[in-house]
Amino acid sequence: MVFISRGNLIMLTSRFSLISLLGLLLLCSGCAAKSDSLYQQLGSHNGVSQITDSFLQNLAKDPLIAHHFEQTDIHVFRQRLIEHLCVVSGGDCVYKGESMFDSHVGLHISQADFDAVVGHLIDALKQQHIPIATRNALLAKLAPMYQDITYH
Ligand code: HEM
Repeated sequence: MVFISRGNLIMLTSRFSLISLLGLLLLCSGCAAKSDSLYQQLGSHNGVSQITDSFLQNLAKDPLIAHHFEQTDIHVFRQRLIEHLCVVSGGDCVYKGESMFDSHVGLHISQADFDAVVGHLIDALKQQHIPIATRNALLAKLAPMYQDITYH
């Protein structure tokens, strides 16, 4: 038979609490790493909205690109872009637009167009003071969309 004195019981209980606390801390550090998503690094909703506005202003000033948007409802397009950037960067949003293939089919977008648009996005990210590592992380998510956007 094993007797546990009251003192030992308190020590055992507090040791158990300490282990639970450490477990919780480990779990929480996991939570913190997870919540520090690319979306948050971009400034969440306000940040992504400001990046989108800078991006749209940059597009409008570029004659190579602006004509593509002559028939576009810019208000709706802005909303779709914000949702799209949110989803791509891991934010908890719903993208209500079409796929990248469907929304660009028949627009005859060339590599030069694509590079120019990406250049305007990079400028917008710089204008909103997004650090280079975050800029590159976003561009790495967008780069594979090239196939769906160009030459069809
Ligand atoms: C990584 C690059 C790009 C991304 C992430 C992107 C994203 C988007 C998104 C989210 C939409 C909205 C789709 C919808 O409303 O269902 C869209 C539409 C459109 N995009 Fe892009 N796009 C990219 C490159 C380009 C390029 C290079 C051009 C041409 C210069 C272009 C021209 C357009 C046009 C004309 C529309 C249709 C707008 C309308 O509804 O009238 N996009 N794009």
